[in-house]
Amino acid sequence: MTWEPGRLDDQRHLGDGDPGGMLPAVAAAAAHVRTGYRTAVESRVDRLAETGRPRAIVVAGMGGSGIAGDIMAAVVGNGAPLPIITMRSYQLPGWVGATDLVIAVSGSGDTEETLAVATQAVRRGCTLLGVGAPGSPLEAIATQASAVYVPVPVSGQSRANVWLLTVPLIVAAAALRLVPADAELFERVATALEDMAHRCRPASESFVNPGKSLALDLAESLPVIWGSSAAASVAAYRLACQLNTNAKYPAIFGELPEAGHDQVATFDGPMAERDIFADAPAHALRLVVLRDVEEHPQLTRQREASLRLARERGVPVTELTAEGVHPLERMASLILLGDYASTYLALGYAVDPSSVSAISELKARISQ
Ligand SMILES: O=P(O)(O)OC[C@H]1O[C@@H](O)[C@@H](O)[C@@H](O)[C@@H]1O
Repeated sequence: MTWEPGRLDDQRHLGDGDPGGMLPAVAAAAAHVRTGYRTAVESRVDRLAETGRPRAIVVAGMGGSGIAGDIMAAVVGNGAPLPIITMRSYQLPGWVGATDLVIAVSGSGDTEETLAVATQAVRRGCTLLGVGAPGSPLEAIATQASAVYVPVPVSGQSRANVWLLTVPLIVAAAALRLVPADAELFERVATALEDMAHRCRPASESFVNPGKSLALDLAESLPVIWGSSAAASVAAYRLACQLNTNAKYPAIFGELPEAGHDQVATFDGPMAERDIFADAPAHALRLVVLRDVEEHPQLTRQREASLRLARERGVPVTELTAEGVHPLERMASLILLGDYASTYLALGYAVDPSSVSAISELKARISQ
C-alpha cells in the first residue's frame, strides 16, 4: 500500500478504486439531511414532548451510529438543562430509569450492543426512541414497546449515512425545546453540505479541492487530531474514526483543553522527530486542529500556543475552521470535509474505503 498522490486526480482510479461507492455516498450528505428531517417529522418524533422533558437523555449506538449522540449533545451545547450522554457498550448505567429518554441508533438496526441497551431501556420503563433501518430487529423492539421509531433509508455502511441517523435526534431535541431547529435550519445545513460536496467533488483537482488537500496533508504521517470546542471536537473524533474505517489509517483524537495537559508532550517525543525514522518518515506526527468560531477565550489561547509549540519543534500542522452560524452547520461542514479527506486518503493508498474486513472478522469471531 504505497501513497501515490497522482491517484487523487486520476478519475478512472477514483471510480474503479471505490467499488463500494463511498465517494457518491459521501456526496449524498445534503440529501440525507433532507430525508432524515422528513422521515423524523413523518414518524411523529414530536410525540416525545407529550410526556414532558426527561430527566436525562442516553443515546446508545456504536461506530457510525453512535456519533449521532455526540453531535446531538454538541448541538444542544453546554447550556443543556439535562445531561445528554452517548453510550457505546452493552449495559445502561444503574442510574437510568423511567424518567429518562433512551435513544437507540443503529444503521443496520441489528447491532448487538445497541439492541441490548434498547431492551434494557424498555424493561426499566424508560421512554425509547429508535432510529435505524426499516424492518430491523431494533424496529421490532420499538414497535413492541409502542415507542417512536424513525425508519431511515440507510444504504451501505452506517458511517456513510451519518446525517440520516443524526437529524432525527436533532428534531427530537427541538421537540423537547433543547435547541431551536426547524425546517429552515435543516435546509441551510443541506445547502452548506452541497457547497462543500461541490468543492470536494472528484473532478476538482487537488490544488483547489479541500478534501484532497487535507488527504495530502495527512498522508505519510501519524495524525493527532484535536478539537478546540465541543462541536469541533465531535468533528475531530469523527475524522479520526473515518481515517480508521475508510483509510484503515491510525489517528489519535484529542480535545482541548485536556490535550494540552497530556498529548502536547508528544511534540517532544520520538514520533515528532522526523529524522529518527529516516527510512520511514511515515511515522512522524502531524497535528491537525479543528477550530470553531465559538471558542472559550482560554481555549483560543491554548490552541494558538499549542500550534506555535508544534511548529517550533518542526511538527507539521494543519488548521481547519468550521463554517456557519448554527453549531449543526459548523459541525456538518467540518465532518463532510473529513469524510472526503478520509476517502481520498484511502484512494491515494489504493485502499477500498468501503470494506472493513477486520471489523467483520472480529464480529464473526465473537458471535461463534
Ligand atoms: O451502525 P450499526 O449498524 O448499528 O453498526 C454499528 C457499527 O458497527 C461497526 O462494526 C461498523 O460496521 C460501524 O460502521 C457501524 O456503525
